[in-house]
Amino acid sequence: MTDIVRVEELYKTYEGGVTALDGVTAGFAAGSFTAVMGPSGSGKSTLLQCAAGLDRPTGGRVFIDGTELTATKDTPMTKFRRTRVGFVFQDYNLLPSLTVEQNTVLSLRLAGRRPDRTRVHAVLDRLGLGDRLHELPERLSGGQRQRVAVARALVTEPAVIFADEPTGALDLRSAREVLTLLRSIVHDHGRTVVMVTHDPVAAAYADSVVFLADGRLAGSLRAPTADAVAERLAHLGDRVGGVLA
Ligand SMILES: Nc1ncnc2c1ncn2[C@@H]1O[C@H](COP(=O)(O)OP(=O)(O)OP(=O)(O)O)[C@@H](O)[C@H]1O
Repeated sequence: MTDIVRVEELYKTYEGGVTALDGVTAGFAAGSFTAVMGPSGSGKSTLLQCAAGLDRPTGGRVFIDGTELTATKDTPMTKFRRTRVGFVFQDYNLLPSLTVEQNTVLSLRLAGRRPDRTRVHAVLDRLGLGDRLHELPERLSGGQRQRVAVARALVTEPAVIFADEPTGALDLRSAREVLTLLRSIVHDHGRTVVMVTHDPVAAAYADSVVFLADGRLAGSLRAPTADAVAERLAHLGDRVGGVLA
């Protein structure tokens, strides 16, 4: 399998001198679901932000689907991101004044593309939101809001979807629904998902886990179980816990 996302020798030092990434090289295969785990402060969010082109690394290279983001200027990078990269955040990032349907097509509109309404409705139907098209986010549950965020990430048909703690604000049942959904968009629809999580049970939904510690790669685990992930984390010095654990 080819890597749809590749980071090479990635370094990130923030103002003030904190080194968040200290030479990370990793590849994420097309059609795979990978969890990124590690102790608090180990650089997980920084890795995601740099890999997604939301932030610039201090050194190293980032490739998405053959395009080197680190060699791309800000404006074309923003354009690339809007169509080729999907995002799902812990706090959903929906615009409160826009309906479910309007939120879903926002990235397409920002990219200057006309949404194909039949397709958009099909995606929302598949995510169980077909009867909520004209609802505002405030009328939806957390799980439903996160499903809108997943729909919004899917409709541009991105090369990769990055998810940062997508279940962090959800109750157990909604968290399971969202994780099952992410797994299904990878296994049934061939998408690629990279997800940061603190939760070993959430990580067990992925095909593999990569571990970070002190801004460096600290191993990986294929076909992870929650117990195996928790044990690895314990060795990395994390407090194991989370909504599903
Ligand atoms: N904007 C910033 N400015 C300065 N330092 C930062 C900034 N963002 C992150 N850091 C520091 O970089 C290091 C890595 O942070 P990062 O958020 O990537 O870790 P993380 O593994 O995602 O942590 P957590 O699990 O707590 O969310 C930490 O020491 C953090 O304090």
